[in-house]
This record gives sequence, C-alpha cells and structure tokens, in this order.
Amino acid sequence: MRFGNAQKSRVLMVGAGGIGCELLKTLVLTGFHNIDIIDMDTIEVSNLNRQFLFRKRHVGQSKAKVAREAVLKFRPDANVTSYHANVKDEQFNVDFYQQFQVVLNGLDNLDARRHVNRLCLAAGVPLIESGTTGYLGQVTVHVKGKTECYECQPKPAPKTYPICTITSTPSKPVHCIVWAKELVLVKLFGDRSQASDLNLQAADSDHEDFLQLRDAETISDFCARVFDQIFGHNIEVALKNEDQWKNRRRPTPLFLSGVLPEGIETCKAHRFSDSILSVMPLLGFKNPQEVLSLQDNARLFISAMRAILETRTKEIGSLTFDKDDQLAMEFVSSAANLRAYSFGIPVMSIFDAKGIAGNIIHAIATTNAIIAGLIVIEAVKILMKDLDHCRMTYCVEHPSRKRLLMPADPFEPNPNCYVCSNTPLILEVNTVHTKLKDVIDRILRTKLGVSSPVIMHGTSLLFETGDDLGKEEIQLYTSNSEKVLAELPTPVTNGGVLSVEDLQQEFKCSIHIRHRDNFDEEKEPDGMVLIGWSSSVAEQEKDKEKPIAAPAASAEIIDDDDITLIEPAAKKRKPEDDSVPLGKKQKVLE
Ligand SMILES: Nc1ncnc2c1ncn2[C@@H]1O[C@H](COP(=O)(O)OP(=O)(O)OP(=O)(O)O)[C@@H](O)[C@H]1O
Ligand SMILES: [Zn+2]
Repeated sequence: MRFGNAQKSRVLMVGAGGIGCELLKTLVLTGFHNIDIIDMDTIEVSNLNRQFLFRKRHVGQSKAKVAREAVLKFRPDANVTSYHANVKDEQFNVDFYQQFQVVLNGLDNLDARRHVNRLCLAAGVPLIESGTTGYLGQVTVHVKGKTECYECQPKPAPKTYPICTITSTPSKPVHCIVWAKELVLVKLFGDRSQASDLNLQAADSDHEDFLQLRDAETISDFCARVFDQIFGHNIEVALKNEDQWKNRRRPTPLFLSGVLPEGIETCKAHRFSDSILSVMPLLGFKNPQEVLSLQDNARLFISAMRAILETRTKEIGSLTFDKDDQLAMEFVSSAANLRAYSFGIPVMSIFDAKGIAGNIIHAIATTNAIIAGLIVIEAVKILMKDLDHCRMTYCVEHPSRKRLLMPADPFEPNPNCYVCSNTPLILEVNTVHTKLKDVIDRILRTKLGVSSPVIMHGTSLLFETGDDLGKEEIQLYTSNSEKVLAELPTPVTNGGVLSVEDLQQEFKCSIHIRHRDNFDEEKEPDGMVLIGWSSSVAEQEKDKEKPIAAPAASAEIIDDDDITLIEPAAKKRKPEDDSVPLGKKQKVLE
C-alpha cells in the first residue's frame, strides 16, 4: 500500500520493548524503509512472552540490535540502524533528531519520555507517544505549536509515601515492599548515602553500625543479628512510643529464636555456588505464587541475605534493586513479608511482591500490537501532512457501544506549559534553611526532569555539571550546592528568580522564589512547593463549567491509589465520539 512518500521518510523509534517490537514489525511490513532504533537494554527471559522479535538464544544481547536483525530477515532491503544506548546520551542531540521526520516512542518511564519530548520540541520534529498497561493503552500525537506537547498536562508523579508510614507505621503490603527495597536492601547492600532520608531504626538512635559485619563475626551470625535487630529490637523500641499505637494495631516483635526454634543452624546448611541466581529451589519452594509461612519467609530471608553477601561481594556497596534480579527479589519479598507478619498486614507470594516492587501490571501482547498499529496510522497521517485527521486514541478494557478504541482530537498546546511556552514557575521555599542541592535534587531533577542543570541567578552562575569543568569550577559548584539559598554568593531570597537550563535537552525555564517559613512534613515532604501552570490552570478551571476529564497521557502507574482525575490544561476540543468516557476517573498508563 502507498501513502504518498510517507514510507520513504526516516523515522526514529525509541524503545524496543513490548510496544517497540510490535512497532518495528508493523513499520517494516507497512513499507517503512528508513528506521533508527534506540534502546538501552538487553533482552531478559521475562521479555520473551511478548517481545516476539526475540528468542531464548538472544537473552543478554542488545534489544535494538536483535530487533533490527529480526526484521531484516523478513525485509532484507530495509535500512534499519540500531543504537544500544540511553536516549539521554549526548550523541542524541538536536542535530541527531533533525534527521528524522517523526519520532515514535515505545518507552516505559516518564524521565525518558520527557527528555524525548524536549528534544523533539527543540528540533521541531513531531512526536507520537504511546503507553500500555494490561488491557489499557493510548497513543497521542504531539506537533510543536499545533497540539499539546507531552508535558502540557501535568503528569502525576510516581506515588510516594510519607517517610513515617514506611519506617514506623506501615498499613499496606506496598508499604512493606517499599521499606524492604528502598531501605533494608539499600542499607545492607547498596550505597547507604542514597537512603539518607530513611532510618532503619524505629526510634532510638541514628546509629546503624549494626548493619556492618563485625570482626570475627560469621556471615550467618550477621544475618541472624540483622534479623533480630530490624524485626525484633526496632519494633520493641517503637512500641515504647505509646501514643503512636493508641489508634493502631500494635506490631509484634519477631526474633529468630522464636520464629525458627531450630535457630540459624537450618539456614547454614546450604553451600551456594558463585553463580547462584535463586535460593528458592534449595529451600524447596517451587511455586512463586504460593504465600509462604512465617517460618519459610524467615528461612528465605536468611538464605537470600547469606547468598548475596557470600557470592556477590563485588556488588556490596553499590547494589541497586532490579525486579528481575531474582535473589534480590527473594530478599525483598521475604523482608517485606516478615514486616507484614509483624504489623498484621496481608502477606504476599513472591509473584505478587514482584508485581508491587517492580510496579508491574502484567503486559498483554495484544494491547501492545493494537497500540503499535495505531502509532503507525498516526505516523502516516503526520508524514502525509494530514494533521487535521490525527487523533489521540485510547484503548479501553471493556467495549463501550461495542468499541474498544476511543479516538479524540488532540488538545491544543497549553499556553501556560513551562516546557513548550516560557511560563515561569514559582517555588515556595524556606530560603534560610534549604540548600541549593535540595532544590536541584527534589525540584529540578525529580519534578522538572532536568538531567544536567545550569542555574543562573541574574548574571551569576550558581551551578553547572559536565565533564568539561575545571577543578576550581567543580569546587565552586559543589560548595554552592551545599549552601542554603540565602547564603549563596548572590543570595537567593524572596522575589529572586533562578534561570534553569539543560543544554542537552535544550530546555529552559525561570523559577520565581517565594520565601515561606514552614512546611507540613507529611503533606509537603520536600520542604518546598513548586507552583506552576498546573495549579494556575486548575484555578481557572474551577470557575468554568464542569471540565471534561480526558484520559491522561502516559505516566507511571503504581497501584490503585494512583487513579487520577485529569483536568485538561489546554483549550478542550470536543471528542469525536460521545462514548469517550468523559468525566470518569482514568488510570494513568505506563
Ligand atoms: N532512557 C532510555 N533509553 C533507551 N531506551 C530506554 C530508555 N528507557 C527505557 N528504554 C527502553 O524502553 C523499553 C520499554 O519497553 P517495555 O515497557 O516493554 O519494558 P521492558 O523492560 O522490555 O519490560 P518489563 O519492564 O515489563 O520487564 C525497554 O526496552 C527499555 O530498555
Ligand atoms: Zn507543553
């Protein structure tokens, strides 16, 4: 089939995972000839059930490379270039993007999506975004100046939990998982400074020396001691704070001698090979969907901890959580379950724990295939300059009027978007208490998705990162980042304006500083509040007729708490079909 010259265009695909594999196959079968693919990952066994360009023999190889080779087998004349690289790498700059007529995203995280959005805006290249979560999916079209950009509507930040819920008063399985993976795993095997906001001790002190192997202590004894400390002593200490438990169920301290009367001896029996990936078979646990008893979770905890410490010595101090690292998952699942037993929270199978820890909603190959088909349809319209017929399309779980696909006109650009317009943001912050580095980490990197910030205050350069900095510059910027705002070389106080730039993303914005003395620790855990276009738009919307709640563009989905009512920021167009689920709460899709 011919679509004008569309198939001759050069297209960039970012992501060669679930959507990406389907997309590449559909593109080449539609006749697209010039395709570049970026993916930073290698193939895992868990990808094989839906990423059909990959086979078992490819496990461990680059997704981009194998995907390319797979489609060349049935379209040998296609001109496909693969990059086994992070799309945030410097090589993928504006010049790189300008080689393409359209960019197609098949990504799985907000950070990379925002990065690609900014480069597409800078390069003036249309972007087609996509995401799926189980049966749900969506495709959206973003053309600079004509439709909204990917960041025109606020994306709910990944779910965060108040620190004290995680460290002291968990009430849901997810709280135990977050505790195990973000705190216990990091403190024992990872970079401890990373978890500085969280404390393993329930209440008594900041000392965490108990997490270190002592002289002449065996690894088994160390594991037993950590068990008693985090599930036993720390709970006993927490129980002394009577007020905390007035309206809550009191947790039960767990000690190894009580849980496993035969003690640590049974867990010492196993010898681990250096390449051990899982301790479950050694313990006789065959079914990942089975919920283990308290005793079995204790055995799993001790064995997984021993196996990590004994066989992965090089990683100790830098290990990071990965849901596909089975041993780490066994450790996290057992630690979370022991805490759950202690707090009277339902316990989970390792299968369910993995789902929560990796924020997984199991992917459905058919949804990926439908979405990939829709991406190609929108790409053809864009390349044929038929923007008027472009649609954003939502794939829903249950048919409405016998239809599973809900098309709607794209939104117009939001004139208040800080990414595609120059609207300034406002930061409420205590300028005499907050360090520049907190603004960088908690606001610029986390909230605004800026990777390499350059921060100016008037004409004074306060902060910059990069490989080409001299020693003195590095010293100056490090010292500035440790200073509170009001004590910077040019003090940043109420009414000051910071100009923030990310040269790699070609992104720029201004932040107006508003001093505020106090913040609510629970509701405003950053100790700062970023006010921007999203809230001002929300204010404007309040006065109007009931707004249309459109399905949101893709973002992280974590659990049911993440259901968000999205109020479109830009001028609303009428949906094409009145069966589009307007005003309904929509899950936000990955
Ligand atoms: N910054 C990035 N640069 C390049 N590729 C990226 C980047 N971020 C994510 N990706 C790729 O996007 C793809 C997303 O695919 P998908 O959602 O199917 O995830 P997956 O990792 O293959 O599967 P799962 O997460 O379910 O195990 C992945 O192949 C991933 O490597
Ligand atoms: Zn925008």
